[in-house]
Amino acid sequence: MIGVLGPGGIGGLVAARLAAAGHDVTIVASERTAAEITARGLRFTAPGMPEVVSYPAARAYLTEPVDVLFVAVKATDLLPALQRIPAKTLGNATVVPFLNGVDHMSLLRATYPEADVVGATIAVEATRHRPGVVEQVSPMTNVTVTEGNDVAELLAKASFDVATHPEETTVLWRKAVFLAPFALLTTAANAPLGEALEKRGEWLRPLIQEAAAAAKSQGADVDADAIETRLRGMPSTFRSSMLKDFVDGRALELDAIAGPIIRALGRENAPATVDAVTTILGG
Ligand SMILES: NC(=O)C1=CN([C@@H]2O[C@H](COP(=O)(O)OP(=O)(O)OC[C@H]3O[C@@H](n4cnc5c(N)ncnc54)[C@H](OP(=O)(O)O)[C@@H]3O)[C@@H](O)[C@H]2O)C=CC1
Ligand SMILES: CC(C)(CO)C(=O)C(=O)O
Repeated sequence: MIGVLGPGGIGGLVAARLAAAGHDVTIVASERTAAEITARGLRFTAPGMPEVVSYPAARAYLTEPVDVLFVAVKATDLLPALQRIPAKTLGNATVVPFLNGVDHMSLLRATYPEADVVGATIAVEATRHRPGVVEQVSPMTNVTVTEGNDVAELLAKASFDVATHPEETTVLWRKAVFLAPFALLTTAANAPLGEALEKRGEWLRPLIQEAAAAAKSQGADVDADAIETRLRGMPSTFRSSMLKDFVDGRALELDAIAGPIIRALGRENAPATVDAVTTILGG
């Protein structure tokens, strides 16, 4: 039995793919979204594939144990969302958060002391158009999972592109060093990657250097130059989920994404990150 908390872009994709692979999936969502999915199913599209509609169970609270719980709410919603997952019901399940950032790990471990919380990241562009309607925009779904559990095998069998790494810190920070500069640059420029680089291209390198310095200070193994090359090679139309939230007036995961860098280095050693945050906040 698989649980998915937060059937948005990422949670909806995970639920749809695992349901298609034959798993018994229960979605935990707000009352409105759970009712919508119960009535009309979960509609999922991916590049080059026809729309698939699945009918996972959808509830406002987790009432039955699951083997694995995927957590895919925004960091800004994590605390209220966890109230839908009682620790007693979850027991010693495996918990796989796909949130960007690093700080959610300690909150999940404190909330679910018996559970096995596994560090993992997902690199895909996915969007929830409305409750129960989810689109995978980019073709690849690259997942990286910390070794020592069955999560990689579970996801690989559901056609995710899966890599593993022995250290959780490296798994989480490698994604953060790619994501934070991309999200901060595109949101501060209020533009997709190509236009953001034209407007504020000089920001990219210092943002990556600061994120990489923070990662290294936490013991992560990251290669800043390789990440810069990868980011510069992304399509000019590439938009971060933070930019989409900014444009749509939703809460931003600024603390989850920029916060760990500023806290690790101190404000004075993270000037580009602090400037980007200040610009985004309208300062
Ligand atoms: N989108 C992307 O391309 C990527 C996103 N990520 C990360 O994944 C995480 C999820 O992002 P994303 O999928 O884009 O987010 P979305 O906004 O698309 O989805 C979030 C989901 O969480 C639900 N939710 C919010 N509050 C609660 C609550 N209190 N109880 C239950 N459910 C709740 C929302 O429900 P409701 O339907 O009720 O609004 C929605 O279904 C973020 O940390 C993001 O940074 C990582 C890689 C790529
Ligand atoms: C960069 C991307 C799309 C990669 O998955 C992402 O994580 C985000 O924008 O939040």
